[in-house]
Amino acid sequence: MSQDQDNLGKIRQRIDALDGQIMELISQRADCAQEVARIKRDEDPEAEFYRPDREAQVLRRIHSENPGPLDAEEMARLFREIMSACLALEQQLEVAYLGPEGTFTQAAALKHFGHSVQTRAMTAIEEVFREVESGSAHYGVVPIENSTEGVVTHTLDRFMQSPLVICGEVELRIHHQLLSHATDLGDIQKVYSHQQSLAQCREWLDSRLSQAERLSLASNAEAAKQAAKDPQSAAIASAAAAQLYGLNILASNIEDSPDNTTRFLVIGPRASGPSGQDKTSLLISAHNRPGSLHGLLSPFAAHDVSLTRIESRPSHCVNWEYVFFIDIEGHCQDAKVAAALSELRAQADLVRVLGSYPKAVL
Ligand SMILES: O=C(O)C(=O)C[C@]1(C(=O)O)C=C[C@@H](O)C=C1
Repeated sequence: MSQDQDNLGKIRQRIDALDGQIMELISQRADCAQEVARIKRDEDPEAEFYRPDREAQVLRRIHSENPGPLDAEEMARLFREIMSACLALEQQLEVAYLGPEGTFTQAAALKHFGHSVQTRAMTAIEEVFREVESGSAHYGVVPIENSTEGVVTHTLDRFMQSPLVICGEVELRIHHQLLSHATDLGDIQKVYSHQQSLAQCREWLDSRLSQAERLSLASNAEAAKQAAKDPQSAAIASAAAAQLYGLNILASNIEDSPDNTTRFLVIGPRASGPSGQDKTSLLISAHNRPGSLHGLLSPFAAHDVSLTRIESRPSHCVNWEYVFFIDIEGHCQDAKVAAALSELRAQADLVRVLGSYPKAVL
């Protein structure tokens, strides 16, 4: 036996021993999670087992203390899965998402909760909200904005009527693939995708597939399903959808912007506690008076609260003329944020906290 062969055998023995220790430690961690569940249940029979604030703190600590050589993101992802499995011992979570299977929203749900939750595909954003409002699913995941195409107005509008709160956010780098049964771009007559994905690949389509008609469908996964039926068509969708619907990847990463990112929200019945690095989303309205927007924003400046986003939407209601969706830094229980909100309440016709939640970690 050569020296290298001998060393290989020894290293593998060490890996086996380490795997045994890791397994033992993960099992001890799972015992702790079961104990936590018992305490939560004793304190409150209706207790919420999923704690987004605590999960964010665990993942942030792993991320910052990672010694290498594994990448910190990679290490945090491993712990994401361990925690997901521990939570599944406490409670089997059902998470509704904007389907069908293979959408980026499903990928976002799994990125956020890990793979030990049960994900359930819904056909529309409206249905995701309804599923969680009725209690059929514990949580829901919906898209809210894309770095290239802007806000998903349907999701924003739905918050105006929903009692649900935002309890988390997920950011996902979006890579679009051109999927088809065809093997030559010249054979493609039609390209199906969600309207936002078509827009995110506009320049690529103009230069490489200018002959093809662009048809928008309800989701990218729906587009992949259509493309699977017609070899003269293609879909813009995820690599996961290629596998799911048995299509070839005819061209990879065709998005025009290399930083193409979509942000998703986790919606649920209960608010998250402060995690130390949080955001708060607000719905605010005021009558149409000169300076009213300035008045709405001044309490944030006065209390040194940063605004990260502001969107205005038609109110769909005769009483309100403006509705603003505003994201700020901090949790509504933080002193600065609480002071800004109480000042704001004195000026605005409506102030609703849509949720305070941990900033995305992964
Ligand atoms: O700390 C808790 O409350 C737990 O239930 C434990 C734990 C974990 O595995 O670390 C599991 C699920 C929660 O969402 C948060 C954390």
